[in-house]
Amino acid sequence: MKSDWWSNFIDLQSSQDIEIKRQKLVLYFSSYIGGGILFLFYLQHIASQDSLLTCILLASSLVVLSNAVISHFHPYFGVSCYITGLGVVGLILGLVFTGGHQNTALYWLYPFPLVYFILFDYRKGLVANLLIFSAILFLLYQPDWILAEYQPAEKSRFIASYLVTIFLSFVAEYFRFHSHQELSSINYQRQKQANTDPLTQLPNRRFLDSVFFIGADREPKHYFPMVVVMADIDFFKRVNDTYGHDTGDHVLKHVASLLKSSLRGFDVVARIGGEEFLILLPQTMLVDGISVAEKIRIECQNTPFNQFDNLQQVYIDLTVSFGVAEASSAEQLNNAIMAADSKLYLAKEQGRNQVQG
Ligand SMILES: Nc1nc2c(ncn2[C@@H]2O[C@H](COP(=O)(O)OP(=O)(O)OP(=O)(O)O)[C@@H](O)[C@H]2O)c(=O)[nH]1
Repeated sequence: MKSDWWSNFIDLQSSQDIEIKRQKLVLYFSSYIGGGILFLFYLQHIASQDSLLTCILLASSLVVLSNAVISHFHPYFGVSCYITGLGVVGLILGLVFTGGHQNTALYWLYPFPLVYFILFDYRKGLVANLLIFSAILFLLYQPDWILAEYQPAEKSRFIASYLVTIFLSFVAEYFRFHSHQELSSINYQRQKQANTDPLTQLPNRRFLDSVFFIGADREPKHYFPMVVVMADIDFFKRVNDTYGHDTGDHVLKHVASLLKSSLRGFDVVARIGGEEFLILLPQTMLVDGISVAEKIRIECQNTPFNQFDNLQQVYIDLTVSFGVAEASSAEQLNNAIMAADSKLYLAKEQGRNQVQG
């Protein structure tokens, strides 16, 4: 998915979290069930003569089960997948080598291609499966190297059906992965749409309430001290009255793009009312916020609206008034917004086209 300004705020992470949660649940479920079955086979074989097979069953069941238990407590889930993957390789090669119980080892290998697609993504899963498949092929066609004896027909049918199993598991995982990606992308676009003002394409009030303020509350050290700037176009009603509502809309877009182009990537400018904008400058002190507002004020004053509108060239000198305040914590945000609003009111009262902080 392409990352843009919105990806600083809209939670791309959540779809990755869902994917990791799915992987974890599958790992736990298959490890406990698979490891349990291996352990039962081990118990069944304790009395048998085949001590190598008994050791392989015990070792692989212990690796798979203990790794699943440990993975609940340590944060590196990827490492658990690799350890389980290695445990399963040992089991596969051990089974092929010994022939398993009554030479039935090959029948027990069919679930494993899917295990690798579950533990890793479809690319790594495919690589792991092809490597393991090559190792199995090698063992099957080096009869002097292994204890088991397999009939030629048994080997060739196993190879064909095992390849089909790898292929079908790959196809299923490939399409599951891509449909998950598409759903995440649709979800991201919808969130973006719901949080955008359709006229100016700036974030809207909903974005502030449901995304930005929640983020600031959750991770205050990335946001505070934060400067809050209220900005309001001066005498905007006159623009509408003189040139019409459509031109007024174009002027709003013009001012929105001026405000946006003056800010850093992590700053936010949202349209919160008709011709009123809220600018949020994370990790900024009041004195710097006032300078930023002053810079934007001069930029707006020096960049008149000058466009061809309604079959005529429209030229409008514009000014914007600003009220600035600082919040040092999430609890102070509302008060800072109210303070910035009062300062804006003061700027309007004292003649407009100025910054009050
Ligand atoms: N074109 C357009 N006008 C809007 C939109 N939303 C609000 N307005 C207009 O914005 C104008 C705001 O006017 P006022 O609140 O009186 O403020 P002002 O004329 O800018 O005067 P001061 O703020 O005191 O400098 C009103 O005429 C609204 O109709 C919009 O989406 N498009």
